[in-house]
Amino acid sequence: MIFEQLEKCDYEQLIFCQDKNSGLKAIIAIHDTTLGPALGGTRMWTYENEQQAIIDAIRLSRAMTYKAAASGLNLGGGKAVIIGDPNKDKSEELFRAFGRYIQGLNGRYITAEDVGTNEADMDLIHQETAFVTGVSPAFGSGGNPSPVTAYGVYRGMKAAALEAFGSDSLQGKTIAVQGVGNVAYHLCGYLHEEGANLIVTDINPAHVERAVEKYGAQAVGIDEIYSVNCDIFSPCALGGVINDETIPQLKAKVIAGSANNQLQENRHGDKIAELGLVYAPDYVINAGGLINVADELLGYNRERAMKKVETIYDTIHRVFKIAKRDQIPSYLAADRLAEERIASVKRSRNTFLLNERHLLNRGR
Ligand SMILES: NC(=O)c1ccc[n+]([C@@H]2O[C@H](COP(=O)([O-])OP(=O)(O)OC[C@H]3O[C@@H](n4cnc5c(N)ncnc54)[C@H](O)[C@@H]3O)[C@@H](O)[C@H]2O)c1
Ligand SMILES: CC(C)C[C@H](N)C(=O)O
Repeated sequence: MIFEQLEKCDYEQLIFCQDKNSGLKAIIAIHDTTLGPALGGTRMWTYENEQQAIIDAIRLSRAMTYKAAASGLNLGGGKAVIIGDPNKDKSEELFRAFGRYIQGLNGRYITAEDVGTNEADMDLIHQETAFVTGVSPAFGSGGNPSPVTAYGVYRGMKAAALEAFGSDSLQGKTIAVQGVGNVAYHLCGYLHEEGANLIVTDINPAHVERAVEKYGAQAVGIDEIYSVNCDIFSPCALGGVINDETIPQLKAKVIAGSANNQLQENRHGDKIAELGLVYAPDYVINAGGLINVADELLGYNRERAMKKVETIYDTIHRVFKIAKRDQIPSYLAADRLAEERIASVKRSRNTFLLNERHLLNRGR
């Protein structure tokens, strides 16, 4: 059953980590390491059952492969999930136990923040392994990547606006933001600064209040956000929100947000394309955080990272061009961009390279 699932999208490895003392139950999924080590965040979530956690880990890890490839990074795709309540179940023991499992993979997987984890958690993991990014700036890192992800989403949203409205200005545009957490709070800042009107929702009332007070956003109920009158719908909470129920409600012309795996199924990407909606593929527009933490591997330079994040505008534009050229929906165009890069790197490695583990090295 599990191998069947892994085979479907050619996953390399799935690792189950258990530590009775700390209560750690974690899954690390490594999808593809053709381009480099698998880098992806650790999500902590109250999954209904183990199967849900496995599905989340593998789907998210595959998205990281595509995210890195489409962004021009030399990284593979991986993701980890910890089964637990981020408000109740965190401890030093748990994150350190998890860090030791990551260390055991010897660099095949590098972690960072995701939903339910933060910089302090990464610092605890860092006590046990160097294969972690997004740790405190005191360790020479870029810190929490969320504000950088927000900047990338802002840039990608402008590229999508250009495609839909003929201008990339967001001034006067009405933008409905679903989930105003770490990424979207900063995104709202950029949008407010440019003169956009904001409509927001969140299951956490404090997060809604913050956006209303700081950016004059209008608050609506969690189910109302799909059907409000707006130009752009920005999903910034969890995945699967573009589905059979929500598509008929949407009044927006553009979908551009930070959430991973926004399409519940690929056919939903086909449907929104048929309806003429401009969709900025999730893993392209939300790559800012990955670009930022990837820069840490070179010795972190904020300016260099932000310059690279700016190019999300061009990548989104390129995706729309491929979609038009090949007459395909934008989500497939993004896949094509990523898959072509992975295939071309594979081809470029055809020639033999002597490495230390090769037979020819025996006896040296
Ligand atoms: N943080 C990053 O750098 C980064 C990078 C790439 C992608 N993402 C993705 O972007 C999304 C947001 O990430 P984040 O770091 O801001 O997470 P977060 O947990 O800080 O924010 C998510 C927000 O959504 C809210 N929410 C959850 N379910 C909701 C629902 N049904 N309706 C409305 N609101 C709901 C939460 O209360 C929270 O405020 C996630 O899907 C994440 O995987 C994040
Ligand atoms: C910063 C990244 C490594 C992780 C981030 N949560 C993402 O999905 O892209």
